[in-house]
Amino acid sequence: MVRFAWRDGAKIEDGDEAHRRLQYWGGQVAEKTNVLVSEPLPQFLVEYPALVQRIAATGAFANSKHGKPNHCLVNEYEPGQGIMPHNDGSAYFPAVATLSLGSAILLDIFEYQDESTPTTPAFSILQEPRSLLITHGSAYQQYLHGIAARDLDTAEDLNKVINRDMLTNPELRTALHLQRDRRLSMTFRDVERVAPRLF
Ligand SMILES: O=C(O)CCC(=O)C(=O)O
Ligand SMILES: [Fe+2]
Repeated sequence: MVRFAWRDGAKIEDGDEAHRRLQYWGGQVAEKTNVLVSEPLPQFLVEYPALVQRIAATGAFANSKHGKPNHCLVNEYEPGQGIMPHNDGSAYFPAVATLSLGSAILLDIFEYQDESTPTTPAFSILQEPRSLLITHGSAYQQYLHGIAARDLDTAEDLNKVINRDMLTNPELRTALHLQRDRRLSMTFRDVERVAPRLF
């Protein structure tokens, strides 16, 4: 059995005090050069249940350099933890496939503002457990995304959800509030520039 160490969540920006824990598989993206110092993906991502191939089969990465994700970042959110509004930067092909596990959570989508970090989402996506969210094209490039650092989403927060009709859990479809629990997200991306690990 292979064990993976949790790492402290990197700050996306000053003020992002979330201290999420994270793991990454497939290697580490060098901060300055955006090059992936690659490591083989673990078996369970490529053999069974072969998440990488199944995500590739959606077509989301058909035009990316490798035609499929070569990197997976896992974020852990305890109730009260979130991630500041951000974009995912230029290291990646502009598509991300996010598998949600554990608690349901709201991904808030923001329009860009000059300078300041936006606080009011344009809309939100309710990510239910075991769902796959694919963000690409203009949704990836022209908006910021974030998760509010709170342990309860109110009716007002839920009013901004645009995908209630798509949810499979009827309770979530009609929920008036959302009490958060621990959540894990697995975010799959294709890092276009790759260097093999030398040692
Ligand atoms: O946990 C999520 O759904 C979002 C994670 C995210 O935005 C990121 O890792 O860049
Ligand atoms: Fe992100």
